Amino acid sequence: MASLSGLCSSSPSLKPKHNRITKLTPSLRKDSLAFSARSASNSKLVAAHSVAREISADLSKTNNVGVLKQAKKGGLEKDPKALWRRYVDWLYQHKELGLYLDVSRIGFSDEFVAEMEPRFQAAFKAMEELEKGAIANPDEGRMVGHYWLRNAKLAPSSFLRVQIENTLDAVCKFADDVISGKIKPPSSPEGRFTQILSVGIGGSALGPQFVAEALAPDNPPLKIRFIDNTDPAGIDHQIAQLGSELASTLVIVISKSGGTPETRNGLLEVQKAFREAGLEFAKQGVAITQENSLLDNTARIEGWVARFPMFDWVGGRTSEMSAVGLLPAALQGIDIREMLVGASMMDEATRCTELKNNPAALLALCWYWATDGIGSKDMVVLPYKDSLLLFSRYLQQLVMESLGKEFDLDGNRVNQGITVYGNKGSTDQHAYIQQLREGVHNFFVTFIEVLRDRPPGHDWELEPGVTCGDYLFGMLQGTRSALYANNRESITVTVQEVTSRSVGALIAFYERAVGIYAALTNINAYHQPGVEAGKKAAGEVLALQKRVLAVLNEASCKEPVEPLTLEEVADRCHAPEHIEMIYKIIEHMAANDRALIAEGNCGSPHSLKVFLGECNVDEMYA
Ligand SMILES: O=P(O)(O)OC[C@H]1O[C@](O)(CO)[C@@H](O)[C@@H]1O
Repeated sequence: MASLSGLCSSSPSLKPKHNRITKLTPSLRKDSLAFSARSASNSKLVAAHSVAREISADLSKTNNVGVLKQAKKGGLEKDPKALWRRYVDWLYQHKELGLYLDVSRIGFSDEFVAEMEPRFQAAFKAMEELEKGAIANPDEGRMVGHYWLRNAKLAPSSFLRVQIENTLDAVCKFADDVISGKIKPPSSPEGRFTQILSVGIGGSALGPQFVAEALAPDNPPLKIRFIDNTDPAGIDHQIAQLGSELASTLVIVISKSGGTPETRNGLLEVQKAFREAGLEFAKQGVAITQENSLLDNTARIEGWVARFPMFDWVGGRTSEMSAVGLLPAALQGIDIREMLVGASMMDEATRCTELKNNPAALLALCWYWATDGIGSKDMVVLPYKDSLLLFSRYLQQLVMESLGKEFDLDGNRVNQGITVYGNKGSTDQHAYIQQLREGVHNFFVTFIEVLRDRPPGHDWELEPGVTCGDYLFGMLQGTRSALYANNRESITVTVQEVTSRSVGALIAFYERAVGIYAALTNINAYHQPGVEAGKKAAGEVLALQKRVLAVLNEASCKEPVEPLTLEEVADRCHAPEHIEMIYKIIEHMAANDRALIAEGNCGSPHSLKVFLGECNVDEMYA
């Protein structure tokens, strides 16, 4: 552990918002020390979060927010010469990747950087332990190994290394065989697969969507479409768009757990479409999931075309470099090995333990400064390149599902997180940049700049000396300057071109920044307990719907039919406290021709009387 003696103690006059995340009860402190003592004797048993716990303990001795607030009072550097010096001094360049990071428009002070240094050293240590195979997701008892996917030699066992290598080989071979027509659909006139329909949600969709938008060639060997929701109209639309090409569609069903309801529903809907078209789904289905999941077993028993593994130690939101992202990408003709090279080069660069030479650490430093380490400002991500449109959407899950946590690793309530949104420049200039420039000051911006406007040989001057791309460049620079002039901070990430390599690098860059930031804030970035509450509540709504149907069915089977008021339905369901939900259930079913008749006015719930149009004596709803 680096010494903390130089750190500033908290000042009572600058009461930190941060206090709420720094309290460590004596018993927890004892636990954390015991844990790290154990870890010293056996590095394999070290959980990365023990290092983060140490940081948390450090945080209780100091108060960065106090320093931070005081420094912020000084405002941002406005003197052009000093600002240029700051720009040059802090500019990070990755020569081989052609990637730059400019943090000069974030106002952190040298003093703040010095204060943060020991914490960064602890965060680097935590990341090192994580990469060595520590249980970095303690709640779920899992290792966190997405970094091994792009450099299998780093995997903590030869078993895992072989698994990674074999999967990559299998993905490449399968993609080659599909593209060449060696693996083909049974009844397509084209004689080969022409379309991919990817069914998955969250981390099992966002990476493939981002990469397809960023990298798919104009005429890919297979075009991709996505079903990433349980919206029936959305699903119908995707299937309708495929039309007769359903016969040459490879359906890739992606779900780590293999039991996500939206994905299951998407699969059932697609299978129905196949049946109706007289097609055999199994001959066109591929599953990407954990071994022995429900999805895996279904695919195996039904004899789908192929199955690829998702590993326990890869989280959904960091799975783009696993089969989840690589298979769809390879099928679209995207160079996946180059994506892996880019990611691996970025991983290497972000292992550096010198803050100034580690771009992910610099990014985390900026986030910490800009958001006071508690998410007090939102991250607006603005790529000035259409093909990177979905980057902010991808980052939204990566950052918000990772950092948005109620409790820290020591069980303190912290309600951490950073809100992410954005689309693309300069389009957003004509939407919400007005508010960013002049309205509520609750954000910082990340500009993503792509230097190459067009492939060589295609450019032309639409006015003397000025190309279309010059306008895009001008808009980015102009917006950056205008925001800064009004004390709005920004980061700029620059890449030469949008290539497989640079996209792989960008993904790895943000993955590492999230990991480091999580360590700085003592957060478990690799679980998502909050999502469960919504899923559980949705399950309860559907269970209630079945009870409502059973009650209505019973009343509707009477002679004469007994229409029920909402209160009566709620009482008979033994759920008077859920009367509002029962009203919503009835409203939804009535709007969807579900043999349910609601007499009265939906706008006056007390006037409603409900019964089923058809009584079904055999039906068991409950
Ligand atoms: O891949 P799965 O298991 O279907 O999960 C999809 C997504 O759902 C979540 O678990 C949230 O519910 C995400 O973390 C995940 O990426």
